[in-house]
Amino acid sequence: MRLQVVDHPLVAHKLTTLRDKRTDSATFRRLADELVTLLAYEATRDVRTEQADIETPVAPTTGVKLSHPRPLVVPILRAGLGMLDGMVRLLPTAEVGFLGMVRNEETLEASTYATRMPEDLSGRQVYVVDPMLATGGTLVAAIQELIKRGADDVTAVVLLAAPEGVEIMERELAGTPVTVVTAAVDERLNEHGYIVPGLGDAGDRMYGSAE
Ligand SMILES: O=P(O)(O)OC[C@H]1O[C@H](OP(=O)(O)OP(=O)(O)O)[C@H](O)[C@@H]1O
Ligand SMILES: O=c1cc[nH]c(=O)[nH]1
Ligand SMILES: [Mg+2]
Repeated sequence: MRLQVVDHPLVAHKLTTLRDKRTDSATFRRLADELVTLLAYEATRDVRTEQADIETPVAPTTGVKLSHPRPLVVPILRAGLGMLDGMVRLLPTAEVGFLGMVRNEETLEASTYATRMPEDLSGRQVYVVDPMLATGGTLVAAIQELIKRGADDVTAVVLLAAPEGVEIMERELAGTPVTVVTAAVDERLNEHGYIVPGLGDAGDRMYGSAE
């Protein structure tokens, strides 16, 4: 597994406002959208392209376009939905699959409540989006499912990661073609499995408490 922390002043600035507990839901959603666009720029550096012959108004020339098969973007519901638009804005040809997953707040175990993705992902580049990599349980299970379906290149785009989650990913996904792109790796997890300093519950901050 490869880890890439995007070190950029615009990313750091937006992340600081996102973390701030006074930031309201509408602003939080806008910042998450802006941040994923900046992270996606780095995350798609190896997106597959093919040669494209075109004519400008002046002369014929050769450029590139995104290859087939199309990349797949998979937001992990709920909070990952807030990163979907920003991702597909940069990858306009992408197909979108959905994974609904929730972490049990007592046991911290992730479970899947909805899956809508192609059965066969062989030869596909897949971009999973979820704002938080905490214990890593959610992302490891999501990526194992993608690899089981044949995905041969998976990039997870997260806003924040905990060192504990990164370590689990490295252990559980050793030897797999996985990259994690994040705006920051924070200090640690607290006793409730929340990232410190983090930003709280990303899903609740975007959409309100689901209770
Ligand atoms: O790394 P982990 O310890 O597994 O935790 C991370 C997961 O927790 C959050 O989702 P949550 O379960 O709160 O669901 P939600 O998006 O519906 O709020 C977050 O969006 C991740 O999916
Ligand atoms: O800090 C955390 C950890 C898991 N899920 C969140 O939304 N926030
Ligand atoms: Mg949540």
